[in-house]
Amino acid sequence: MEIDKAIRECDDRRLKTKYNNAIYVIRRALALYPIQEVALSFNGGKDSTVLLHLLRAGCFLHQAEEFNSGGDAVDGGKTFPIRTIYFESPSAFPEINSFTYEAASIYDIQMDIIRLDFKSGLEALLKANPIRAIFLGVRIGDPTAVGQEQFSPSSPGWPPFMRVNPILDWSYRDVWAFLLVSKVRYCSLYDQGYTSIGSIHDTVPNALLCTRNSDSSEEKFKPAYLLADGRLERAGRAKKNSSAASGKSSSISNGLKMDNLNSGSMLSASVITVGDEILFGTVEDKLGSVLCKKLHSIGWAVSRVTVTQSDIDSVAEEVERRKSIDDMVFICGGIGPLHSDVTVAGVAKAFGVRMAPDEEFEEHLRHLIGEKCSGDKNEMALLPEGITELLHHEHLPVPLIKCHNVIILTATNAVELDRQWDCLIELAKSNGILELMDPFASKCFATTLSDVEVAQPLSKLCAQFPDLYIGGYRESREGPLIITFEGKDLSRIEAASQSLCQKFHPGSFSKIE
Ligand SMILES: Cc1cc2nc3c(=O)[nH]c(=O)nc-3n(C[C@H](O)[C@H](O)[C@H](O)COP(=O)(O)O)c2cc1C
Ligand SMILES: Nc1ncnc2c1ncn2[C@@H]1O[C@H](COP(=O)(O)OP(=O)(O)OP(=O)(O)O)[C@@H](O)[C@H]1O
Ligand SMILES: [Mg+2]
Repeated sequence: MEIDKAIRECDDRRLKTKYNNAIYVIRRALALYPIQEVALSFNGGKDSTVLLHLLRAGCFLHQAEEFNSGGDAVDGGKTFPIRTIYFESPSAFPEINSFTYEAASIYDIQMDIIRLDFKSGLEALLKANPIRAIFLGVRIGDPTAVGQEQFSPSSPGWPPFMRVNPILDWSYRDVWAFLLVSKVRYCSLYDQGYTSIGSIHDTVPNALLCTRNSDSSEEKFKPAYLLADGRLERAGRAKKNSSAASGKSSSISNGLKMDNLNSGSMLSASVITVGDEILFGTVEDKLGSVLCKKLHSIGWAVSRVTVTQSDIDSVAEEVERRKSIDDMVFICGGIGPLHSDVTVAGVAKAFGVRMAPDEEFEEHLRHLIGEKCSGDKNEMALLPEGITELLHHEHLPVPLIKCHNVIILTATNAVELDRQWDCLIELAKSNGILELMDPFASKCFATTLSDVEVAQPLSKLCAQFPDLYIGGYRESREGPLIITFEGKDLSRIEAASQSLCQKFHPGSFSKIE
């Protein structure tokens, strides 16, 4: 088998180790799942090209072993025995498309072309075929690799299958060492300066490979394998939906009330707490309500408080949604070195960036925990790459973490939250990381009138005063009904409350101080 031979005969020890590990993962998968229950997800990119050839070698070795132990005959590795899927998209580069088809023809690959989005395509695939495991060319530096291992079940909300990532631990350099040593074909775009390929809308050649002749203004690009620092392989990728990545998108609003209030000087925040123990009912979430009170005290509107499960995808999904709706997102719980401490990784996934060691943060952790914390080993020193701002304050043993408009609070109880909040407010005053708004004014009334009597006049009042929050609640079915008015303009609150009182007999409402 030419791939296996080329790697074994080369003198790159690191590549041999990576190769052997990847082949081990592939052979484990082939031992766990019958060959008709696995698939390869192939898209003509460099990582999936590496994976294709590793699988060709892995299948050959697997089948040879089966043959030696009395199994079916080996066909010499000519036909590729694994069902292969390609999600073809109109926004793929033509070079990627033609290379994918060319590879299918050269290596005799039975390729299913899927023209649906990933989720629906996989649902249809799994319905029609007994697929239980899918090989992917995901590597640790990819944003989508956050939280994945060599064998990772698909995320909640995705059709159920095992994701098998044999080259998860391969670096950019390893990928190119493999492609060059094994002398296989790869997509021509990589010889034109493309180092990682997405769609035609978000990918350009990597500027770090640009060369310009002194006598001409023509731009030329060196081939991808000459990129010196593999960490910059995605430098040719545009930032994914940049408004969302950098904070709230301007067109999305959180319902009518928030729209009206936002037209004035209102900023909205959401609060996310992370913890299975809260969802089991074992522990009560106090931080969420304390944060609501604190945000209200600085004039912010809280649009949502959620509790999510302790898994990366649940956190990522919630953060991704809220960061583009609200001006600021506060997240607490799930921070530390335990397996359930997934908050920071979830934030990284929500922004589509990888986790990378942060030297400055590591230094703080070392002070706090001592030498037990080494940058290599301690996952706590990994932070979302390129988007993390550390918020320092003399009263904080470790800085708070801010990723664009998401602030990660490490408090585990109300007292700690008080301390962190006070530091945050001081920082807000000195460097404006958080805007301090005019506080809310409010008025509260109690009445013994029934809900039915009050309902209609109250909803008319809401229409008349769209700039106010007018609410009603009871503490018990028998007790009084409480009506609340909240807003930024006291005179409007006065006007609204007077208007309500005038609609009923005098004395129907008593003010609560
Ligand atoms: C076969 C396959 C399986 C996938 N499984 C998952 C999954 O379980 N969870 C998930 O969040 N994304 C899954 N994805 C989506 C990828 O994580 C990622 O969004 C996709 O490769 C597109 O990357 P891009 O947005 O950089 O183009 C899957 C994609 C493919 C092709
Ligand atoms: N359109 C697609 N069809 C099938 N599989 C895909 C598709 N897009 C991504 N994948 C799977 O996800 C993996 C990771 O994609 P990614 O874009 O990071 O790598 P790549 O395309 O192989 O290489 P590059 O980083 O150079 O673009 C691929 O190797 C492949 O297994
Ligand atoms: Mg790609």
